[in-house]
Amino acid sequence: MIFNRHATNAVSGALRAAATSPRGCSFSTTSASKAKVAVLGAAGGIGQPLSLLCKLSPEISELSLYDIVGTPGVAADLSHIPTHSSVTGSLPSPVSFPMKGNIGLEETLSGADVVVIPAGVPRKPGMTRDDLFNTNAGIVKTLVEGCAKFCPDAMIAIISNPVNSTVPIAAEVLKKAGKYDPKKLFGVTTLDVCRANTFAANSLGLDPKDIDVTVIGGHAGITILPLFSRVGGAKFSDAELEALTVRTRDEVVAAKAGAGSATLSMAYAGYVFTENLLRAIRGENVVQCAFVESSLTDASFFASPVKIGKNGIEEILPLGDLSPYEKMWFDKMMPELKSQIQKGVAFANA
Ligand SMILES: NC(=O)C1=CN([C@@H]2O[C@H](COP(=O)(O)OP(=O)(O)OC[C@H]3O[C@@H](n4cnc5c(N)ncnc54)[C@H](O)[C@@H]3O)[C@@H](O)[C@H]2O)C=CC1
Ligand SMILES: O=C([O-])CC(=O)C(=O)O
Repeated sequence: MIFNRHATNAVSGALRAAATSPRGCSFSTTSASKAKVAVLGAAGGIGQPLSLLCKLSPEISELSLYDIVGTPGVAADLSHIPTHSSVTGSLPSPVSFPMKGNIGLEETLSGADVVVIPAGVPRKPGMTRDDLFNTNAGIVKTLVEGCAKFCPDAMIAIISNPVNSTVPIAAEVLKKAGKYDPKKLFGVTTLDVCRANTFAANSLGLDPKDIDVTVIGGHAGITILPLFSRVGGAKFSDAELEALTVRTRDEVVAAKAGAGSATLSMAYAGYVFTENLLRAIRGENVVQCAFVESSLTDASFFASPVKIGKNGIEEILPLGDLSPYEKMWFDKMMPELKSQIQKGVAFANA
């Protein structure tokens, strides 16, 4: 069974749990699963709300938070929420929550089923995602070295930008350590799908849950290519199509005017992605878009719908036909995407 295609429309477990909360302050834990999720960069703008959603999730029994600042406090705070999962917060220095000596990156990662990485700096207006490379490349490299050492079998979901380069960096780091499994490494592009669904639904006067837009390519500027031509029954004018496509690529950084980039919607998208990975690990077949090693095009990594099972990616689904408008953007995007991938590979091997 194909579960939950692209899967951003479904009410996720955490939100379902909240919606079905009994009176008082406890969420229902009847369907509680046993899984450990580690969030690296957990004290940040994305990390905190993402960790909150994870704490609410019936899919997660152990939540381990890591950052260079703040995680003992974030973990203490979350630990007061009466759901079934335990929470730990760790720093590189010897302070942690619970206060019994720093558990460090090793214990944060040991036994993790899924590692989600939103560590790194966000954009300010006028910057491209690629402008974050110099700072974030090294952060992702170090954290993925930790994954290779302490949780080589975990699924790794990378949020840190520029995703088009940080995912190839992660792949090279894992290869060097002899731990690379391309089926288990993902760049998170779910926010692009969330946006495309929301904007298309608004434009058509529909409920976003009834829309399911495939977004392909990568996660930066013109490499983000939503396939609005596949929205059943929709006839967008050329101007509408252009406006929807451009809006899906970039809006929040300018609106936040220097205070960072998307955090709350990204936490939602990151949580949906994580929950789908956990469902896949539990044995459900999940299809969702992700930026993964791929042979669909001549770029070595590409975002497209992938079918995920217990052991990671089972199938990268065929792209199908593109409309002339989409083909135009596809051709424009490919050199940029390939060069951003190559930049990541070169960095990791320098
Ligand atoms: N893939 C996507 O769709 C999206 C990606 N992003 C990216 O996510 C990243 C994080 O964004 P925000 O949470 O807004 O930034 P933020 O600055 O609020 O939080 C980042 C966190 O990472 C931590 N950090 C830095 N170095 C670290 C290290 N070596 N180990 C562990 N933690 C470390 C910081 O202390 C901070 O708490 C940015 O690169 C941003 O561009 C943002 C939105 C969407
Ligand atoms: O725009 C940014 O820099 C953050 C991001 O990747 C997004 O919101 O899609």
